[in-house]
Amino acid sequence: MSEIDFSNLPYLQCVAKEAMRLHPPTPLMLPHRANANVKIGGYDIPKGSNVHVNVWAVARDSVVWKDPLEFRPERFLEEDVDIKGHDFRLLPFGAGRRVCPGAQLGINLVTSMLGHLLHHFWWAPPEGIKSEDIDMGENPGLWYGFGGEKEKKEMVIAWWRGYDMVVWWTKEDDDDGDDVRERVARWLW
Ligand code: HEM
Repeated sequence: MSEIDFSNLPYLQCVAKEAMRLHPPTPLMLPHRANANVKIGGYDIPKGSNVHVNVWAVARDSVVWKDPLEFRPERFLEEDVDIKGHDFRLLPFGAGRRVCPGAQLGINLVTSMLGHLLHHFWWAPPEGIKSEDIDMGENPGLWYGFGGEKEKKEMVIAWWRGYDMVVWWTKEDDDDGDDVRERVARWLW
């Protein structure tokens, strides 16, 4: 299988998409710094704030996804949803000016690796273990490296509770990240 076969494997592409919807490698994206006072969704974001968008929570929001916690690749056969920053329901690669420039390569690599693994191996749980007993939960991803201990705690809470955005301030215009004053909260569920 090579890249030219992808167009004949629509379900495989949907599986890669669905995996990135439920398990985006950067669940809170990279931090973005507000360079002016702005208002987003009714919240005042002061200049200098660090903003993280919780794409993990947005992709599990039952307002915009039917049965959001179900792994159902078919949803992308029923509706063609852009994954490269144009549909704000699905943003594993971010959006806008700083969108991931390697998005297409990333998609191709995941699709290709998955296709080869499925094609060349027979997959089954270890003897005596049922597939539903395997813990498929994830640990915090790339964003976990940002900020101090306090931010990490705040962000873990925000991630799991489903805030759609995390905003934190630092005392000075630097990144030592010790002074969390507020986090923006909109409950998604
Ligand atoms: C499945 C694979 C990948 C995922 C999920 C991913 C995700 C992301 C995300 C979420 C961002 C931040 C976007 C934002 O801040 O709005 C980003 C940025 C970036 N990615 Fe990726 N990425 C992947 C693969 C790649 C690959 C293969 C490359 C290079 C070959 C790459 C290069 C970059 C670079 C250079 C940036 C920084 C862009 C900027 O700040 O202007 N990524 N990526």
